[in-house]
Amino acid sequence: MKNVNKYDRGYFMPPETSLNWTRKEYITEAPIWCSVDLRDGNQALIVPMNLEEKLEYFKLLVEIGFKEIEVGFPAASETEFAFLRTLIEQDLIPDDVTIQVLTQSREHIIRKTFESLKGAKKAVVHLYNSTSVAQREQVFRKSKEEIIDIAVSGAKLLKECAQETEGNFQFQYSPESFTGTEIEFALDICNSVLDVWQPTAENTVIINLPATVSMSMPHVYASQIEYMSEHLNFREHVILSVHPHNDRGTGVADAELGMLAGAQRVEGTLFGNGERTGNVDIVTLALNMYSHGVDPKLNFENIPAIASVYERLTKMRVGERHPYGGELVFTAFSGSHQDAIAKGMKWREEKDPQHWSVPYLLIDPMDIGREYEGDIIRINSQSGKGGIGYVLQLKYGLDLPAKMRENFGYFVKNVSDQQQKELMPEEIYAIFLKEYVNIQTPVEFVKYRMTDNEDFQTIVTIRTGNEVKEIAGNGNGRLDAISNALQTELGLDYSDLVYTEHALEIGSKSQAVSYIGITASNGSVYWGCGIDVDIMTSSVKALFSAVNQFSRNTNN
Ligand SMILES: CC(=O)SCCNC(=O)CCNC(=O)[C@H](O)C(C)(C)COP(=O)(O)OP(=O)(O)OC[C@H]1O[C@@H](n2cnc3c(N)ncnc32)[C@H](O)[C@@H]1OP(=O)(O)O
Ligand SMILES: CC(C)C(=O)C(=O)O
Repeated sequence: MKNVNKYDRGYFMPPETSLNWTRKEYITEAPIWCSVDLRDGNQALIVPMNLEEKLEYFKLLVEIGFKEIEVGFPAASETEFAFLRTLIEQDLIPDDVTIQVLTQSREHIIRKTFESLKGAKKAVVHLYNSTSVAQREQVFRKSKEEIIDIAVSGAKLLKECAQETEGNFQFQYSPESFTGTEIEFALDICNSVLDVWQPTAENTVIINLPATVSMSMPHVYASQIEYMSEHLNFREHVILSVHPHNDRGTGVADAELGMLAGAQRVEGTLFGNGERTGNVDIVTLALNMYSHGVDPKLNFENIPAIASVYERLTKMRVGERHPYGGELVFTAFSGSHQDAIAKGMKWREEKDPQHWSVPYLLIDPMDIGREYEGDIIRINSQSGKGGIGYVLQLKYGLDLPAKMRENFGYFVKNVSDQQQKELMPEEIYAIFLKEYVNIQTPVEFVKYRMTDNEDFQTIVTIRTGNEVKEIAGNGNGRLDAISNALQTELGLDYSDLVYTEHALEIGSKSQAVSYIGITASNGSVYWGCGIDVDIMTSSVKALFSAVNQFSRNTNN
């Protein structure tokens, strides 16, 4: 990269902190979640949501369980203003939900914001101004003192407007572009605002420290949060909040380490929609917590339904690899992963159904509305016998013997490889039926009967082409006798009859399924499967299937 010298690290490491966060292992309780989908998310859409869409999205957020929702920037547009008015006038805000509105620190915008809040029982009014070196120098062209003035005058006006407006208002301040701000200056400006607002136990204030643009590695952000947490005035009456963006792809890590470092509140969006690379994804944060056995206090039990509403309203897509929500995030195509998952699922069912430790799957997909069938194991040319057998078992109830799975695995792999495509369960089943089940050529099984004759216990009726005839055999059991009759008739030589069977529930009818493997004198193994309502008939059909496979192979 020839232009590397263009870039400096534009963040500021705090002088010293306790680094207590480095000794914490995981987040032990859910933070206060604040959804900013309808503000930061909405302002980043190609076409921001209309009134009806915002109302539907708001309903979704309430259903998920958000108790704080930033509903917009009411001074920004008619739609934003009308949305807030609709929420208030139509009494659509549940009592346990607090709405939040954003305002710049400019008089006419603050006044318009309070106008939009008339009649609201309670709300968080969120004031911001930008504080970074770049913004001070390039955008505002103001000194540090002048930037503090902007914040303080806004803070005073908020206090004044709140006194003039009926309702219960909590204040929030964000030093926008915090991550590019000298940490002592960020502290200074936040403390100046706090001095105006004088938070108390009854009137707490939210200080929100945004990674407006994420500039550093997450441990630097965590140290900045810890520094602020340890030095802010009125700390016990301040709710410390983080608002990470995802420019470096570390939004989730920033939020998680930020929480370890003292943040009690997180602002973010569903699936990480938001400016540029997005805001931090609250779905991922919450379910990461869930994967550690901590209740995130948000209901993501039906992620597919949430994703579908999200995609329709925002016109954004949840990518296939998006944690938890993506179409492929619980899917294994590769053989060894599939094998481990299939074994892990079986182990869990038999040994520890209460807990989840299935290899390769961080959480149980069923917990968030995903399905085992079609979600966990999908088949292509990278797949193996374990996964292919799992699909047959899960979808069609067929529990193939291990060696037969292996044999079938090669068939399926080859089909997928040659056709260069994923195979759906019905296609896999069709291959299984074609290759193994009730194979009737060259020799068709018609019926059998047992006799009292000492020389042959069994007489089998077979059809070859148009010819129907009876053949007789003896053996140490019925199946063995039929097998011997067939060997003689067809001039085949095989040994090692491997046999298993199980019941098969298909629809309301219960059938028996049998699997038989025979080993030819050259070591080749041929497999057959028989399905019939009668268990003995199913095993005879399985035998005919295997023998026919052998016979076809010998004659080719
Ligand atoms: C990081 C974030 O996401 S912050 C939220 C950003 N979201 C949005 O901007 C979406 C909604 N915004 C809007 O609709 C418009 O920007 C409005 C209605 C708020 C304001 O519109 P306008 O006044 O026409 O334009 P604009 O936002 O460009 O104003 C820029 C002026 O505001 C000043 N300004 C910008 N932010 C702030 C702030 N937080 N506090 C005080 N002044 C500010 C700028 O310095 C500039 O001043 P200048 O006129 O002296 O040059
Ligand atoms: C207004 C602030 C919190 C913001 O959206 C940001 O800095 O990203």
